[in-house]
Amino acid sequence: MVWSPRGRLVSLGGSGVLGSRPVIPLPLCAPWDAPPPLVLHGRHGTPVQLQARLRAELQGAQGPPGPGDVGRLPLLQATVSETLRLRPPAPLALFPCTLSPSSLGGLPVAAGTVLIPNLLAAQQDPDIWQHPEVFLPERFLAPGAPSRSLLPFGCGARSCPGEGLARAELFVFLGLILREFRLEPGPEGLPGLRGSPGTVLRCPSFRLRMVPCQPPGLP
Ligand code: HEM
Repeated sequence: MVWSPRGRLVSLGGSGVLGSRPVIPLPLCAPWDAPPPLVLHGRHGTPVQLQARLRAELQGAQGPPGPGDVGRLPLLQATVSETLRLRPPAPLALFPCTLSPSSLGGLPVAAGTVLIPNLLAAQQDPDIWQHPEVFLPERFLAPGAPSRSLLPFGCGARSCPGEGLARAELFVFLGLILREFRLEPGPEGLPGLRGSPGTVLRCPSFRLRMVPCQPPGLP
């Protein structure tokens, strides 16, 4: 897979070299060069309102969230998915290499070519995701949600074997935190979503204020 910034196949022309291997070049625009405008509010509610809705869902459930509670906590699960959609931690995945001559979108690909999938761009393709720049967990709750186009862990035979563990950790830890705390920006405010270039999209450090909220069942 090779994706343009809008999730389309880009030209295979203009070769590069990685070690001794030919490389299908990066999309013309690396994902961190053009961060989309992020909208966290509007008709879908502010982040504070989302936290309140998540807390209501969590506090309405019996006991703290566990890995098997995905079906009981759909908004929490949708929030994890939307986070992985808008900012996939590994936006360029790994760099798979073809073992034999192949083709991609009708174009020939020589054996030993490195392919670089741009997951971040694919997950913001406006032909698939409505208002892709908006953080909107509800999109995963709607009937016909394009969940199969969510690829933060890659796809196919070499997809991430740690997906189940990673998703369970995100679900449980986010749920445990939001069940008991309200998160507020620290004095310096929140960082942008630009991230640091690298194989992994890294967020700069920042401070949050964690305001305790009483979980149900505690005095
Ligand atoms: C949010 C957390 C994680 C993300 C976003 C992530 C993402 C990815 C991606 C995109 C790939 C490349 C898939 C492809 O080329 O199609 C990958 C591969 C891999 N991941 Fe993860 N991963 C995560 C957590 C983990 C964890 C927790 C483990 C191990 C416990 C793990 C182990 C691996 C391994 C071994 C591969 C290489 C698979 C192969 O080449 O066959 N990952 N991951």
